[in-house]
Amino acid sequence: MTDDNLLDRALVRLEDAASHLKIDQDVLEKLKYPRETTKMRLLIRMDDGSRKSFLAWRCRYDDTRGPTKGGIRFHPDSTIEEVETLAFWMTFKCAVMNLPYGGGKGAVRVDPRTLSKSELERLSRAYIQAFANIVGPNRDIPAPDVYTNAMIMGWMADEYSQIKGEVSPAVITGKPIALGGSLGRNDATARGGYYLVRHLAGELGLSGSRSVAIQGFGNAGQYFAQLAAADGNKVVAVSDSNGAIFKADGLDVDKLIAGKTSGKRVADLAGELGAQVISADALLAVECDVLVPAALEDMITPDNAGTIKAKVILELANGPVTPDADTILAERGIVVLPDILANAGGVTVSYFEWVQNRQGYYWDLEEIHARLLKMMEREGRAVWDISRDRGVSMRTAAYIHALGRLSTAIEAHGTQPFFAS
Ligand SMILES: NC(=O)C1=CN([C@@H]2O[C@H](COP(=O)(O)OP(=O)(O)OC[C@H]3O[C@@H](n4cnc5c(N)ncnc54)[C@H](O)[C@@H]3O)[C@@H](O)[C@H]2O)C=CC1
Ligand SMILES: O=C(O)CCC(=O)C(=O)O
Repeated sequence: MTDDNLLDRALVRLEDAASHLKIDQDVLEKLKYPRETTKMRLLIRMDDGSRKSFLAWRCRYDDTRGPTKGGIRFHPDSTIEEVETLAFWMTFKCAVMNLPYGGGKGAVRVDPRTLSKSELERLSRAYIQAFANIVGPNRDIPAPDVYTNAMIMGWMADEYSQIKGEVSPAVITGKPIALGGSLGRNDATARGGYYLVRHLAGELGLSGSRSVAIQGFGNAGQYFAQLAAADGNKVVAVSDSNGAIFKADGLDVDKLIAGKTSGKRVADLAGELGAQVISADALLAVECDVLVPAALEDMITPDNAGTIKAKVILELANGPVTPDADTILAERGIVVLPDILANAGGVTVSYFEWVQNRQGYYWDLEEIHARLLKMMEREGRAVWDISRDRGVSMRTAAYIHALGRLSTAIEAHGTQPFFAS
């Protein structure tokens, strides 16, 4: 995930999509570079009285279609390249789903697992103090990502409201329900991906009950396991950053989640679940119908793409498959449901949260699920149709779909566009 060429490699997908459309060069020129990336140093007081500083960024990649939107990641390996690439993907993800947003992303280079709860709160509040003039309900709206969660979003929204002197819940999504969060945001990333696979199951050759392997067992991975198991599918393998386990006749997902919630690692649970500990590479190569990368970027590369046995890869993570690996998978007939569509359930329910915060009226869970289902099926079907009609991969089709919308919006702004300064 520290590869300096991550954004260059992401841009390969833009160029590929552009080659299928009549796109003005001005449009590509605008989308090739991030609009602004701000770097700050956050200095916080540690519990022992010392001070420690952490690098932090917020990138607003493109705001043509609306305020920039995207999560904040706390990770020890975060880099500016990663943040800008994630913000590029957000720009296309919001366009695929036709959300009225541009793309943004943020990060702090920190391992939050080494901080106490009060240190984590000070760091989260320091992030908003530093970026208070960058974020805003009509400007740039953060949300959770890797190693951040509703509690952190709650502290951040609270800090922003204190700075502005008014309650501003719409500045951040993925908040606790008590602070204006939306029902259904917790499992939205997984649920959106699940709705997509279920909707296209016939076309993907996935009939009846399916077997699933999941890389990464956090927000996206755990909820996906739960949804898949509840529908009668077998979760045969899962991993976290410390190891992987496998059980051919299916893992007990409830026990797995209870064990993880109690602080254990996936591999620690092998014994009580009757599972076998396997290597990270072996997880990718297990016999299954659907492989779900739900961890980090660049996990499926030319080194391991040839070993994958799944029929379908559902990218709940952002950027888990490199462009070279994509080529190998396509040659092997493995369909990749791309991140900018497959994991868009999270930002879609974030959009619902923002709408509810602004209207001051909150929907019930059935309403959230119905709206998410409709949008995943509508945009998933549109991408499928482009893929079939043009004979391109689902990834290229998703980029074509998004680029069409971005291009129309860029042109609609005219020659002297208003872009918030
Ligand atoms: N949380 C959200 O709403 C959304 C998340 N995503 C993406 O989904 C992915 C996962 O995010 P979350 O579930 O939110 O993060 P999380 O912090 O809740 O969980 C991350 C999981 O990945 C595991 N992990 C880290 N390195 C690993 C490795 N090398 N091998 C296997 N597992 C590893 C961690 O142990 C943890 O279980 C990221 O790519 C994120 O950008 C995408 C859309 C929305
Ligand atoms: O919920 C959001 O606004 C953004 C989630 C996110 O960071 C992502 O989709 O990668």
